[in-house]
Amino acid sequence: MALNTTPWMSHSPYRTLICCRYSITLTLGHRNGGAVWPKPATLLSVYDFDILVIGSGPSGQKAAIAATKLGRRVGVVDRRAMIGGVCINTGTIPSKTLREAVLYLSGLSQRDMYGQSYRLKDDVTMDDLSSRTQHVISRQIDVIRSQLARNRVTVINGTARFTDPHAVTVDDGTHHEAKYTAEKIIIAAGTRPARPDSVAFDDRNVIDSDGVLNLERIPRSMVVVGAGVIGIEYASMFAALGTKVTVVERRTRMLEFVDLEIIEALKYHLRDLSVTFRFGEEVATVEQHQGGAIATLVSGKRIAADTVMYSAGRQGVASELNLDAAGLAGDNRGRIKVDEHYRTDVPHIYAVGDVIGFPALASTSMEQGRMAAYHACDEPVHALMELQPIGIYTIPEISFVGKTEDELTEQQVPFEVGISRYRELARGQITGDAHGMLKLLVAPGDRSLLGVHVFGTGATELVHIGQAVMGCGGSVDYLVDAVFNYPTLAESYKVAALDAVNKMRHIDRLHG
Ligand SMILES: Cc1cc2nc3c(=O)[nH]c(=O)nc-3n(C[C@H](O)[C@H](O)[C@H](O)COP(=O)(O)OP(=O)(O)OC[C@H]3O[C@@H](n4cnc5c(N)ncnc54)[C@H](O)[C@@H]3O)c2cc1C
Ligand SMILES: NC(=O)c1ccc[n+]([C@@H]2O[C@H](COP(=O)([O-])OP(=O)(O)OC[C@H]3O[C@@H](n4cnc5c(N)ncnc54)[C@H](O)[C@@H]3O)[C@@H](O)[C@H]2O)c1
Repeated sequence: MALNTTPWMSHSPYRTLICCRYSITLTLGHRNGGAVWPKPATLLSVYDFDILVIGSGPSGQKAAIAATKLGRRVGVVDRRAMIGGVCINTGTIPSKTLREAVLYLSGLSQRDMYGQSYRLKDDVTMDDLSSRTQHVISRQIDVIRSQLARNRVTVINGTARFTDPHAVTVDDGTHHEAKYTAEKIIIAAGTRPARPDSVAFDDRNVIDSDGVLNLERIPRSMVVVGAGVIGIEYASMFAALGTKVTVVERRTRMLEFVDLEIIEALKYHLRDLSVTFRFGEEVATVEQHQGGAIATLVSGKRIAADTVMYSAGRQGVASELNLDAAGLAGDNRGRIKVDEHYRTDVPHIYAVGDVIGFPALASTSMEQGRMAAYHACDEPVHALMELQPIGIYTIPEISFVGKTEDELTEQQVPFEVGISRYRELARGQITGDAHGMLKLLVAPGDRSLLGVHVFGTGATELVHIGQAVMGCGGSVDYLVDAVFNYPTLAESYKVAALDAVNKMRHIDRLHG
C-alpha cells in the first residue's frame, strides 16, 4: 500500500490512503514541541472523516478547529449561503453592526453634548444601514473560510440529514446528493425564528428577526412581539431611528434575568424615545394589510403599524436532521438533549450551541463546540465556567456577571451595593454619557464580589474586569487598591468599590 504524500500530509501525523470511498488512516502519535499530535495509537479508519460537524455557526467552527488542531480529519457541512451560521448571517453580527450604524448615523450618543436635534444624517435609510452590515458580514465570512481552509477543515456545501448513526447525506441544493461517513458527529445546527400559524408572515410588513435585514425602508411605526433580548435590542434600534415602537410582552416585565434597577433605567430611556410598553399582554394574531399590519391582542386591543416584528422565541432545527436514522429524537422545540460532555443518547454523536437550548448565546456556543471536540478526541477538558457574562446590546447597552440583587435577596444572601455613575467620572463627561452606571454587589463577610452590573457606554466590555476579579477570587479591596488609567470608564470600578467599602465601614462603626 502506497502512502499518500501530498505536501500537507508530509508534516501531518496522518498518512492517508484513498481506497474506494474509504480512507485508511494510520495515526502515528507523538508530541512535537508544543504541538499536540494525536494520541499514540495505531488506528485504521473506515470513515471519510474522524469528526464531521453539521453547522458552521460559532459552535460548529470552534468544534471543527479544535478537532483539527488535535490532528483529526474534520469536515463541516453547511449551506453555501450560511457559512458562519445564524451568528454571522442573520443574528449576532448583522444586529450588532446595524446597532453601530444606527448609533453613528442617528447621532444619538452625542445629543447630550450637541443638543436633542443633533443627527449625523437627516434621512437615514435602510441602504445606509445595510451597506455597513453587508460589509461586515462578508469580511467575517472571509475570515471564517480562511480559518477553516488553513486548518485543513473540509467544507461541504449543502444540507445534511442522517442516514445511519455514522453517516449523513448532503443535498447541495441542486438535487445532487453525496454521502459522508464519520467516526464521530457533532450536531451544531442551531435554531430558526419560531413562526406560529396565527401570524401571517409576508416578509414585508410582518417579519421575524431575519426579515429586519431585508426591510426596504425604515418603518414609521412598528409592533415588536416579545420583549426578549432580540425584541428589545431591535426595539431600541428602531426607536433611535425615530420609529414609533410598541412592545407587547406577555410577561409582566422584560428581561427577568437582568437587575431590576437597570431594567427600570432602560425602560426610562426607551420611553424617552417614544417606545410604548404593553406588559402582561399577549399577541393572539397578526394580519397583513395593504401597506401595514394589525396585531390583535388577547385582551381585544388592536395595534396597527407599518411593520410587525415577531421576536417571540426561536425553534431548534432537530426535526430537519432525520434524527431517527441516527437513533436520536429532538424535543417539541426542535432541541437535542445532551449530557455534561455534550454527548447525545448515542455516545459518538454530540450536540452543541443553540440546538441544545439554554443559554443559546454565541459566546457559550463557541465554548461548547470546543469542549465537545476535545471530549470526542479524548483530550482532557475543564467543564464550562459557571461565571458567564451576559451582554445585551440595547441602547444604552447592558452587561452583567454573577448574581442580581433579586437573586441574592431570594437566597437570603446579605450584600452591600457600591455604585458609580458615569456623570461623576471625567470620561463619562468626555463621552457625553450622563446616565451610565456600574454597580457592584459585595459580600460583607469575605468582601468577595457577588455580582457586577453595568449600564451605558462600553458596558459589554467593562464587565470583563469584574468577571476577571470574580473568577480569580479577588475581593472588593483589590478594586479599592488598584490604579486605573485616567480618565476612563474603568475607573467606575474603583468608585463603586469605595462606595461599597464606605457603606460596610459605616455599619461596622455603628455596630462597634
Ligand atoms: C438577532 C440575533 C441577535 C443575537 N445577538 C447575540 C449577541 O449579541 N451575543 C450572543 O452571544 N449571541 C447572540 N445571538 C445568539 C447567537 O447568534 C447564537 O447563540 C449562535 O449563533 C448559535 O450558534 P450555533 O453554533 O448554535 O449555530 P448557528 O449560528 O445557529 O448556525 C447554525 C448553522 O447550522 C446550519 N444548519 C442547520 N441545519 C443544517 C443541516 N441540516 N445541514 C447543514 N447545515 C445545517 C445552518 O445553516 C446554520 O448556518 C443572537 C441571535 C439572534 C437571532
Ligand atoms: N445580546 C445577546 O446576547 C442576544 C441578542 C439577541 C438574541 N439572543 C438570543 O437569542 C435567543 C432568542 O431570543 P428571543 O428574544 O427571540 O426569545 P426569548 O424566548 O428570549 O423571548 C421571547 C419573549 O417573547 C414573549 N412572547 C412569546 N410569545 C408572545 C406573544 N404571543 N405575545 C407577547 N409576547 C410573547 C416571551 O414571554 C418572551 O419574553 C435567546 O436565547 C437570546 O439569548 C441573545
